[in-house]
Amino acid sequence: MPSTPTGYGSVANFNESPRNGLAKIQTHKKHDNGVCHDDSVPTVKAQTIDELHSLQQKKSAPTTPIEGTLTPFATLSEEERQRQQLKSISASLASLTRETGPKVVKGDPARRKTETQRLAHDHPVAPTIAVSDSALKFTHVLYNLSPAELYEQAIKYEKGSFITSTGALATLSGAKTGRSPRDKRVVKDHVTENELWWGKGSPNIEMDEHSFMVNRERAVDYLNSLDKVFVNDQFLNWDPENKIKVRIVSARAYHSLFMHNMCIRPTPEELENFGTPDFTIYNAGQFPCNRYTHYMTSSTSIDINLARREMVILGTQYAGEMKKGLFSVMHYLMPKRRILSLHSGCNIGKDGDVALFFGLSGTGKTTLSTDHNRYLIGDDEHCWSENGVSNIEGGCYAKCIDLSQEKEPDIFNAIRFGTVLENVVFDEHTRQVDYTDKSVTENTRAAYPIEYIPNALLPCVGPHPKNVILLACDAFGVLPPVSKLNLAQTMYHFISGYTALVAGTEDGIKEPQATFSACFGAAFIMLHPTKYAAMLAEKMQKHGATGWLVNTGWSGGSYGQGSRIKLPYTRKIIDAIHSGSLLNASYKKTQIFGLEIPTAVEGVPSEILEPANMWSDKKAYTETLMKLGRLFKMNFETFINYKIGRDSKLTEEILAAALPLQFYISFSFPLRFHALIDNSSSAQITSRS
Ligand SMILES: Nc1ncnc2c1ncn2[C@@H]1O[C@H](COP(=O)(O)OP(=O)(O)O)[C@@H](O)[C@H]1O
Ligand SMILES: C=C(OP(=O)(O)O)C(=O)O
Ligand SMILES: [Ca+2]
Ligand SMILES: [Mn+2]
Repeated sequence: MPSTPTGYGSVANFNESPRNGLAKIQTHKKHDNGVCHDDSVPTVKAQTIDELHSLQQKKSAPTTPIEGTLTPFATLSEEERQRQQLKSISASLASLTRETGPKVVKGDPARRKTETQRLAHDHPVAPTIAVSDSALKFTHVLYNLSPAELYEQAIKYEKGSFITSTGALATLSGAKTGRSPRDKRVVKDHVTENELWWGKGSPNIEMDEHSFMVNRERAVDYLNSLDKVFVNDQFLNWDPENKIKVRIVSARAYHSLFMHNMCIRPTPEELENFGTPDFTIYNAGQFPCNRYTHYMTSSTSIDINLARREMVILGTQYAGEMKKGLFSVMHYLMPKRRILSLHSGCNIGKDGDVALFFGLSGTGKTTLSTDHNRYLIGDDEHCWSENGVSNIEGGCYAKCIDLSQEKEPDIFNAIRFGTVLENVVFDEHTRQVDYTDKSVTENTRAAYPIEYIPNALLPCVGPHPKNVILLACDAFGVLPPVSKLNLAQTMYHFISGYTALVAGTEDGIKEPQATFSACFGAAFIMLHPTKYAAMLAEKMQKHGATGWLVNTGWSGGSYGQGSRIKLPYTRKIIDAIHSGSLLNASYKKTQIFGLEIPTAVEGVPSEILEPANMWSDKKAYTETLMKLGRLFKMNFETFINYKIGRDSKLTEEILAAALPLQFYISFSFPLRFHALIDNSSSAQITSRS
């Protein structure tokens, strides 16, 4: 052993004495001065433990927005930037008790005690009778925290927050584990009264401006009553010309991290120039609404006010409300700019061919747009403008039930540090997640930034789509695994927006529930469905896109008898659509729906392509098919008197697309047919997203 250099003898001696009988490890690294390196390091330059802790964290680059966007960043001091930022946030949180907003202080109250005290001293407030106690308190603002900081906040202060074995943040969303479409309200004013879709089938349940303000004040007062609130300033839409600035004020680190992942994350420079948001969410989800407030029908209310560009959330902590609430707003703002907003996934091949995947929840948008052989543009919300497609979001929100590394490696591997994992069950010691466990909910979810998918395309934009794939999870088991659609059929199925899932997850076989949700997203559209349909038809026609109907649901019988079409087969079908090979396949037409089905698809057993083949009870098949046909027809009655676009020819063609079905049904069941027309409301059809 070479001689020990000066000063650190004890360390060297420790290294020299072999512990547990193991031979010591020799490292023969020589320094220039010829003195042997002994792995010892100088002691820290700190006099106290507090000083030591202060060395641990380096000050990060300033990330403060400027009021308005005119003042150049360089001319502002850091202090002035902070002041302006706090002023902007304070204005967002203004209420009756604090007309100019609360006294906001940046940072965690647990760590910035001295700062609060200093500020309190600098701005003494003389209490008067007009000032309530809440006007005197500080509200700390945790502004655009990083995932690491949000993890700490969640774990320290939010029950049910844990780090899983792969580093994700497991959270509980509380009593609500899914969206509450029946509690979503939109302010009806003299503008929205004429612009929006109201009434039967519409997701826009009305409320008046005053009731909105009551709920808004309730949310703002709740948020101000807290020691701290989280504020996220972020963007929506990757199209640089149509980017929307959003501010999310929330009470939970879970909500802040969720939106950090789901919205587009600004660069430090973009944040410095953020200015005033275009839209603000007040998420006071832990706090209920008040039953004495007009229009309230439950303790939950999600309220959108387009004139004020605000949304208020009361009585639900399900984070998806924020993402989908903003999506509704985009369904209003974008069509005004002649841009089509789409509830679809989107990816692009190596040759630049773009595909859209429409479908209701659980039909496969996220699963099928995440494709190892293609670049992911987005999994759920897009815009189609004159320039092509753009993702609205900066992240994905995948269903996790029964997730496995083998079947969906990209999604599985995205569940790591930074990802929010909602309502999953894990081993209390190893923190290994059991993705099959539905104890909390069947709707377990992972929210991760899009770049967690290895082949995500950044920025998330692409040229005009070549294929428009309509996904239906048909639990009746009668729709073909794939069919090619003409434009009129595409529009018919787009307006119908069909899927059928199984109602409950309890034991025993349940009837599949047919769901018709216009534009495959009736819960999020703001205008009449025919407005979006007309835009889609025009764009598909102009850019020569082909429509496809893909059943990701049952085959060989309805739920209970048949089985779900295997994901690898669906992937093969999708591959054949992307490659163009399916376009040139030979086709035959089906009964009732008049769908063109291919006779062969590479990698898929041919017999499954024709659903009738797979049913052992052919009579049951025909009956089920006709039943579904009737449900389609009944659902479409509402749209028969509407024209799609300026072109009445297309409208006639769309109706004709439904005609073979109509004739068949009226011929076979004349009495039933009339009965159905007379009584168009059926308990079997549910309206959901
Ligand atoms: N043949 C199939 N095609 C697509 N998804 C399937 C198929 N079989 C089972 N699945 C499962 O169905 C679910 C589809 O959900 P997801 O992709 O999240 O839908 P969406 O994004 O449209 O809400 C996933 O859990 C997926 O694993
Ligand atoms: C987040 C949602 O989207 P999807 O189920 O379509 O993935 C939702 O509908 O709440
Ligand atoms: Ca959805
Ligand atoms: Mn999805």
